[in-house]
Amino acid sequence: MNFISASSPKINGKMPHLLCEEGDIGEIVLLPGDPGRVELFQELCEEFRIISRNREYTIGTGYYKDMKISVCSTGIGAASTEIAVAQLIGLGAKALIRIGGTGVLKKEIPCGSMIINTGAMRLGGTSTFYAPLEYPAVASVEVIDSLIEACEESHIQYYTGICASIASFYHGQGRALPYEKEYDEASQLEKYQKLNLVNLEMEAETIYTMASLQNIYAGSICSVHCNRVTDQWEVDNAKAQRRMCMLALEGAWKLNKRYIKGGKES
Ligand SMILES: O=P(O)(O)O[C@H]1O[C@H](CO)[C@@H](O)[C@H]1O
Ligand SMILES: O=c1cc[nH]c(=O)[nH]1
Repeated sequence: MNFISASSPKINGKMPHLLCEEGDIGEIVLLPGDPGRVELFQELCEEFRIISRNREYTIGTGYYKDMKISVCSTGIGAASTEIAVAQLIGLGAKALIRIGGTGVLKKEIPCGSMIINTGAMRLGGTSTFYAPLEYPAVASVEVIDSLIEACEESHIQYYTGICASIASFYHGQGRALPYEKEYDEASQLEKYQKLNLVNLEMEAETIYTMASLQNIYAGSICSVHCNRVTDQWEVDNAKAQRRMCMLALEGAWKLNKRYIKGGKES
C-alpha cells in the first residue's frame, strides 16, 4: 500500500499540510506533538532552520554530528498525526521517532523519567482505516535498541513497556473534565493498569502502525509529565524535555549509522 499516490494532492510541488518538498527533510524525523518543541533543536543541532509552519505542523531540518535530521510536530492525536506520517513517508522518511509527553500508570516512575515504548495499544482510531485492530502497533527493535543505548551511555534511567495511545485526553485517560464535579478516575485507570500498561499518550500507535505498513523504522521516547497514581504533575518540565530531545538525537544517530547508512560501529 502506498500512502502517497499519483492522485495525492500537492501545492506547488509541496505536501499540502507540511508544505515541504523532496530534499527538505532528513531520512530520520523526530516527531513531537507540540510545535514549540521543534524550536528546542535550534540549540541542539547545527544549521537548524525552520522549513515551514502551517496549522499544527512546524518542520525544521539541521545536522546532528554528520547526520541530516528533521523535526516535525504532529499536533495532538491520531488524525493530525496520520497526515504528518503520510506526508513524511511520501517525502522519503526512513525512520520516525516520537518525542512526546506522557502520563505514567506505575507508582514507582517519577515525573521527568524517560519511557521507551516497545508497543502501543491502538485506541487512537485513525489507524483502523489502514489495518485491522488485530494488527499490532510495535516499535522497531532497531530503534528501541538505539534509544536504550543512548540512555545507557548517558547514564540516564529509562523504562520500557507498552503504552495506550488514546483518542481522548480526558475520559479516555481516566481524567475528569474541568467542569465535572464527580468522576470516577480510578476505575478507568484500573482498566489500563490491569493490562500492565506503563503509560498513556495519544500518538505512538498511529506512528508505529503506519510505519510498519510501509516497512520503515519507528519508535518513541517520552518524558513523564505526570504520574497518574500519585497524582503528581511536573509543571516545569523543560529540563526533562531537553534531555529527551538530546537522547532522541543520539539514538537517531546510532540508528542511522548502524541500520540506515549501514556500517556497524566497531
Ligand atoms: O507532548 P506531546 O508530544 O504533545 O504528547 C502528549 O501531550 C498531548 C496532550 O497534552 C498529546 O499530544 C500527548 O500525546
Ligand atoms: O497524562 C498525559 C500527559 C501527557 N500527555 C497525555 O496524553 N497524557
